[in-house]
Amino acid sequence: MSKMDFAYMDAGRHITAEEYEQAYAENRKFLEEAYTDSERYKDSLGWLEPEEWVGEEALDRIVKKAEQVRRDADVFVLVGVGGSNQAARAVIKALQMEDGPEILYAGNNISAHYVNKMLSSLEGKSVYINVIAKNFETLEPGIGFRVLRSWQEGRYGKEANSRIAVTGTTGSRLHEIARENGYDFFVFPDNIGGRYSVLSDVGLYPMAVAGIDVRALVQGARDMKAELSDRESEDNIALKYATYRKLLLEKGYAIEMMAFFEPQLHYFSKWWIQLFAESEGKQGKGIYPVSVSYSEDLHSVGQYVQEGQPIIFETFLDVEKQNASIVLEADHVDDGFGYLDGKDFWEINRAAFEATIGAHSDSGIPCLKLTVPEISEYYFGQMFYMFEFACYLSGSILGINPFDQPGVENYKGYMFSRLGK
Ligand SMILES: O=P(O)(O)OC[C@H]1O[C@H](O)[C@H](O)[C@@H](O)[C@@H]1O
Repeated sequence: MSKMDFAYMDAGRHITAEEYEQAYAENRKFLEEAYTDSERYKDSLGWLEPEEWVGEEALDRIVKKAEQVRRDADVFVLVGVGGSNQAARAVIKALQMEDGPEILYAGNNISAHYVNKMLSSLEGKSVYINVIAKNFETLEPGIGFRVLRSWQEGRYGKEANSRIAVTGTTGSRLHEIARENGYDFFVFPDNIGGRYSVLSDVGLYPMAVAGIDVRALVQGARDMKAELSDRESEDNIALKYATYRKLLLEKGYAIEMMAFFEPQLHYFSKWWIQLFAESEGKQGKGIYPVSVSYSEDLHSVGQYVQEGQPIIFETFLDVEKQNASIVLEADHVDDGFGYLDGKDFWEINRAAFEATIGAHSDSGIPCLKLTVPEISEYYFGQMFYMFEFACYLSGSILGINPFDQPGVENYKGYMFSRLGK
């Protein structure tokens, strides 16, 4: 049984125990269906069994290639957008390894200013790149790759080829380009959409280059899968989360705010936002996901959360293990903060966490709390799998397909025609 759990914090104010139990019991059928109905979304369920794309052989290849790049690179540029870069960026930014190459991001915007700055920061450094794209029509990574490829060729000539790795679907144009030029090729699974792709070459290769322990991450996901697929369990954490969310939506809480007190979780929350927004936001349905970095945002949107329209519920990420320490020493200046002398920032941040969740639930905001033992590879693996599975269940509960994104395709059509495609 995982040490992660969701708790509902406001003692039946919005959802009574009976209501929850009844909804949970009704939703159990979706759990059954999720692991048995392999036909319904057969082109999108490649992530459901992590072993399909990250068995030992795939992991060995990832780690081996990454070690080679780590030995020689000063900078590694991850070129990709959306589901193709969010998960790797979430973990890399959160765990920030001291050694190894600096990781930069490209192909996730079309800003000339950003691209210029990024290119000039490469001067004089040993540079490797990894472009990741599923359909290779998305404009940002497409043109980002072209610019970086030509920068590499200008700088290294023929040797550039050994500094470029491509992650695309087998048989795609990107695959051909890799073959024609002798780039390393990693597989973007055909049966996994970007936002569900972390447990494949897509998420794991860049993480491994950054020095992340990808085996521990995959183990976390495997253990979470074993737990969630136990259909006898009375307390399935993904179904619990999906059930609370749906009940809150029915009561008018259409916005879910992921709240965290460790800024290192910022990019993880962005991954989570993409997962739920693209999966659920269709047919006029779904919860709108946003995130806040507390305590900073308590001084801005905190006001709205407390007293604005009652349409927001909060999902707090509670990290149990202390990951750093800095003690506030007593000072010769009487600055009015003497009541904090000798306290650790960690302890003060904990107090802020408890106080916020207390204040918010007392003033009637529905609060969920996800407790995570620590911020580590293993628990990122657990969270990735748990949220993906919960999102899949939520799709069934809402009656929408959680694996397509027709709205995004629609805007792309407008953009392509404006640009003369
Ligand atoms: O990997 P790509 O095909 O370039 O896709 C990158 C991203 O772009 C799209 O616009 C989709 O809405 C996302 O779901 C996807 O992750």
